[in-house]
Amino acid sequence: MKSIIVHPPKQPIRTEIRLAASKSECNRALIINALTGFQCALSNISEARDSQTMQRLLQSDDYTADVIDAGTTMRFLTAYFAVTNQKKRMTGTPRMCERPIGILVDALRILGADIEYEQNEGYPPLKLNGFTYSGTNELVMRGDVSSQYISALLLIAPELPDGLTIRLEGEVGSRPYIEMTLNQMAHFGIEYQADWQTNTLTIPPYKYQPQSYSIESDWSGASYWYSIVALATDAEVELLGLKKNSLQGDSAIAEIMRNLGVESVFTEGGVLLTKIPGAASIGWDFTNCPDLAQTIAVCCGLKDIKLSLTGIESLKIKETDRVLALQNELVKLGAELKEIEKDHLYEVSIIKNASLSELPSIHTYDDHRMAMAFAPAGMISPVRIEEPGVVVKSYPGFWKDLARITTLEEE
Ligand SMILES: O=C(O)C1=C[C@@H](OP(=O)(O)O)[C@@H](O)[C@H](O)C1
Ligand SMILES: C=C(OP(=O)(O)O)C(=O)O
Repeated sequence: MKSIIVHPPKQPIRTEIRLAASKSECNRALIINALTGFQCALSNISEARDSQTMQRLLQSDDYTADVIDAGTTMRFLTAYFAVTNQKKRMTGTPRMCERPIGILVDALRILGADIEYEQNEGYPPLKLNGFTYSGTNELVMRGDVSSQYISALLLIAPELPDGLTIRLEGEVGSRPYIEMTLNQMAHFGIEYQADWQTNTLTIPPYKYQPQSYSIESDWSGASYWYSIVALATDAEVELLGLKKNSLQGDSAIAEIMRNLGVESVFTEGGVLLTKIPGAASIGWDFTNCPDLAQTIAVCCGLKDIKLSLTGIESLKIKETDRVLALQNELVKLGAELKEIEKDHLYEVSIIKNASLSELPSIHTYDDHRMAMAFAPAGMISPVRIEEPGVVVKSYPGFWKDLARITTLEEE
């Protein structure tokens, strides 16, 4: 399928959506399960391609592990294969080979991993040639590039003979993802220490205890439904499978969306979204929830809510340069994302007297979140989303779920 046109709904939206499981929680649980010798009973395993790829590669004896475009799969498996002394070649899509991994490789080398870069220093493809413990159990590393390097090391830390203490330098980004890692490790018996005053994390040597674990639905995926409710004229949606006390930092969507006109009420099965009046402008720091930035930028642009964004530097090294992608595509909807202070403060606002196409066509840059963040624009007027298949990375059932509330035209 080349593209999908999302048409505005003809009726008020009243629906229940059983959200897909979180790929982030799932990929952590899959690594821990592997470290117990596959003895845990995991339920609600994510259908996201990132998690399916993780599962397949953990079971495979092939030398080459191709993670496709899955960041966590690349980073977590690199640490897992290195420390469990498995000789592997790690690779992925051309974009994956442009996403930095040097900070993680440097840390693993200090611990005793023999790792070679096949092409460019600091980037996949990598060759993992084995592991001889160096005797070091303390690391100092940057915490301001990607939390995935830190989660990758934490997950394997109990396997090291002396455990591991990591001190993070710089402003720690995506901290809720690090806390998600630690919380999941605690579920399997690890008694960690996290001192967020000094950004020091300590993991004792320990054998993960096999346990059952049920993966929560995905709050990042929920954000697109919040945006749908914010933009539709009449909508009430219950999202099933979400918890109030979630491990996922993207549950911040409930708080952000109150400003954009969506109220969240927790129910027995999940959360009920209803419409309320929104604010005229908001400011948000996305350091802790970078994956929500695209959803909020598009929604504010369409609702004429002036948005100030900080903490979006890491968007440049994700599935695509998401800052650039947003800049290119928001103009098609009559809004713009401007850099106000270099690499720090950005603003989304509407372009006055913009001449718009009747059917804007949104390019998705091999990025699932570009497709899903722009699809809610169809609640107002038709929008074409190019390469809609990109959603498989995190939310394969997205279009099927969307078809329950409105007309989708495949091209
Ligand atoms: O650990 C995780 O599951 C993730 C961490 C975040 O990445 P960064 O730490 O690189 O921001 C997030 O953007 C990604 O989608 C998933
Ligand atoms: C950044 C993302 O994923 P990853 O880094 O795991 O590829 C994402 O899902 O938005």
